[in-house]
Amino acid sequence: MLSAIARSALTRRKCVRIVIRAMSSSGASGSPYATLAVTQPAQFITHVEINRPEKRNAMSRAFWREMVDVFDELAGNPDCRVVVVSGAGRMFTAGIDIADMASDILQPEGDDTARVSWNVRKKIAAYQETFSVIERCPKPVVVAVHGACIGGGVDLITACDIRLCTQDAWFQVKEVDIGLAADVGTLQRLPKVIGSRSLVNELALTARKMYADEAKSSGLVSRVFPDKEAMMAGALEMAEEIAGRSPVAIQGTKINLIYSRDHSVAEGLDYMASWNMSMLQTDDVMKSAQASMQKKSPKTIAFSKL
Ligand SMILES: CCC/C=C/C=C/C(=O)SCCNC(=O)CCNC(=O)[C@H](O)C(C)(C)COP(=O)(O)OP(=O)(O)OC[C@H]1O[C@@H](n2cnc3c(N)ncnc32)[C@H](O)[C@@H]1OP(=O)(O)O
Repeated sequence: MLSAIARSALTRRKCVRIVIRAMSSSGASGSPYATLAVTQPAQFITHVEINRPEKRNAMSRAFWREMVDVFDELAGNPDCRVVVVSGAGRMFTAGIDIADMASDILQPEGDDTARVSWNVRKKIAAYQETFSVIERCPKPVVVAVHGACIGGGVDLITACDIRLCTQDAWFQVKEVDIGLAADVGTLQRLPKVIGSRSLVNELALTARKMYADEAKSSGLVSRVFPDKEAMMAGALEMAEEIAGRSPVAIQGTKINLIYSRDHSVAEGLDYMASWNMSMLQTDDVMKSAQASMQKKSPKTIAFSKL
């Protein structure tokens, strides 16, 4: 029998799915979320736009919850094969909503130090979940950054699979400027993204801005576009390339890349063998190999939903 908690999580996920379907079929640009606009610009592609432009997409409490709802739903939604994340308005994001944070994490409840600490820990874990759901989502996530990407923005993008930016983009690990050590992913993921430990340390300890050219040369982003329009077109084109390939191959690739990032080569190979002992039995291999022999694009194949 399902517990009440499991039932309510299932109901929430169902509601999110209905909302995303309704928005996709109506082509509506409005969103039932307070902080996100979720649309389907093309088949199998979901666009999640951070949508609080008047507050420079600062991450309010609603944002931290809504991202979890949306990504939990997309993880299991067979009509989504790839996600594009971007920001509305003048910049990608100004990071955590400082006003909201003051009334949440800085006013912890509890009868004594142990209980206060326990509650703070739970809150931090919940904040961390907002970006860990992106990494756990088996669908690749392409993030497109324009203008500023500050604080929590860097935590967010390091949990994504492919990072693109505009020439005017800048990145700032700003947490030390507001008196805290970054605690929702940057310190854990950025060193795995950027090769130079020294550069990571410099960015995190000085909070200096890093501009697009350095972001490219350091490996934080893989492509720089002249402006937002060109970047969004590039992001969608890339998403179409991914969405057109076998979802078994694509999701297996993402999951195994992340697994091997966090394990030894031997452990990664072992995991891969166990993974593919079942996944190689997919019809997608035969269909894809045939198309390749006939010099056809995999995009011409109708893969079963996954
Ligand atoms: C457990 C916690 C885990 C998470 C930790 C995360 C930490 C972080 O994210 S640290 C970084 C925090 N962010 C900042 O310090 C950035 C502060 N904002 C700015 O420096 C500037 O606003 C910015 C350069 C982003 C944009 O400047 P611009 O001139 O374009 O706009 P403004 O006039 O300054 O702002 C427009 C309105 O947006 C509001 N706003 C901007 N940033 C935030 C923010 N981070 N939190 C809340 N509100 C923000 C700003 O107040 C303006 O609102 P209004 O006055 O109502 O028009």
